[in-house]
Amino acid sequence: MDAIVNKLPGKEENMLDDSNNKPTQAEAEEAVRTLLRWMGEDITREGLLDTPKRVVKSYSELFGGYEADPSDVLGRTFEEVAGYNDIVLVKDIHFHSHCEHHMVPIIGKAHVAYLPDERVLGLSKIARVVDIFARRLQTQETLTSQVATSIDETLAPRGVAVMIEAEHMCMAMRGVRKQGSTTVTTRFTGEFEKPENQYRFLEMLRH
Ligand SMILES: Nc1nc2c(ncn2[C@@H]2O[C@H](COP(=O)(O)OP(=O)(O)OP(=O)(O)O)[C@@H](O)[C@H]2O)c(=O)[nH]1
Ligand SMILES: [Zn+2]
Repeated sequence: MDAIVNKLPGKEENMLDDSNNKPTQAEAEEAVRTLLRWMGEDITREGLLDTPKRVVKSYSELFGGYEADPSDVLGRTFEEVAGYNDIVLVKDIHFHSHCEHHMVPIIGKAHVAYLPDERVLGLSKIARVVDIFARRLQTQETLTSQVATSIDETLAPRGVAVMIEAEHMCMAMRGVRKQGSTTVTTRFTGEFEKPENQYRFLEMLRH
């Protein structure tokens, strides 16, 4: 087979199927050189020689969420919680993402709660799920929904509540240039669709 073997940086064994048509590391670095030239830079100057390699390496980290599967993370649950069945809230989960329109950072925090149905999640797994989806190109609405849906579908709790507060650098650094504005999104499932549970969630966030 004459297919191009695409290798992910640092993951030599991880070959993707042809339909993904993932560019090679060399092609990605060349694309960075093209952008640098388009910006008016001299790509032969010393300070920029390793920049394409650094950018691609940095993108592998910033967009590492495409390679991660949230259900792997959420699969680890516990039952021994002495009958605890009230809200579990992890708040102020800081994240960095990038908007899919401009590929510019979205910086914010997520608050994630659920009402357990016998099983509970390791707390760090909630933050890991936020990170997996944040490390992809996003809209805030999609990120909010994806976090809620993945917990809902994998853990099958009585309900999930997600609130995200974030600043979009595409609104601060460019375009309309409004610094300091915060966008707030929420997604409620199951018993969190009831106003009294939404109220408790919001109250817990205030304290
Ligand atoms: N709903 C939503 N909009 C977003 C998000 N991130 C960025 N945007 C918006 O996406 C829109 C894209 O609008 P366009 O008119 O296609 O692009 P543009 O000319 O760059 O827009 P301006 O940012 O207004 O300069 C902008 O209004 C952005 O503020 C997000 O997470 N959710
Ligand atoms: Zn944007």
